[in-house]
Amino acid sequence: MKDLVQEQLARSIAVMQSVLADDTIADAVVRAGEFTAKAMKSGRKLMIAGNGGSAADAQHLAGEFVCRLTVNRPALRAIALTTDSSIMTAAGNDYGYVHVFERQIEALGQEGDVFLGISTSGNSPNLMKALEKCREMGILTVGYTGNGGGTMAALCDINVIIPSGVTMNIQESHLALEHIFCMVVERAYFGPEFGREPQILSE
Ligand SMILES: O=C(CO)[C@@H](O)[C@H](O)[C@H](O)[C@H](O)COP(=O)(O)O
Ligand SMILES: [Zn+2]
Repeated sequence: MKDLVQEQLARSIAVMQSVLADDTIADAVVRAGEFTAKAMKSGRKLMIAGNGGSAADAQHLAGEFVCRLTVNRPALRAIALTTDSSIMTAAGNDYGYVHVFERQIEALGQEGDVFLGISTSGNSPNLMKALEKCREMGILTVGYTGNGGGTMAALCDINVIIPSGVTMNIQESHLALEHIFCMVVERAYFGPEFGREPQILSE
């Protein structure tokens, strides 16, 4: 069993090493973060969605923005579209699961907002619908994907594509880059002293 643990950790690290070596990924995260900070400064917001583990990511990341990541600061406007079970079940039941995010974007989205779609395959149909709606409404689309970007890549203004086809490894790199995206937004929004060092719990 110990070999399983160490082998899987090594695989996760190898994917993260290839993320680190790819400058276009860091550039994409910076572009997404700077745009999001500007959007938030002008009263716009970040909406986030994904399925399964990526739904958990969407909620986790919205929590960082609304509460805090590393330092105390004013709340930042972000919402996960995965959390309202009445909306999710009504939209799923009445219109189909493919529409569960699209419907919420139609309801809550405003021109100039940012939508982050998180998908390891890049092929989830409800995210595709959401991205199409964003395009119609003038909402910037950011895709965190793997698997070469999947079908979502063509509908994303900014693509962060993890160079792997392994769902769990893609998710592990996504989480790191979600935290870093939040740090970029904080720094762009509040200035260079924000988001510099990770929080150390003993301090
Ligand atoms: O967390 C995991 C696997 O690690 C699963 O729950 C996974 O997120 C689900 O199968 C998703 O439905 C996959 O969707 P996607 O990443 O391809 O968009
Ligand atoms: Zn998982």
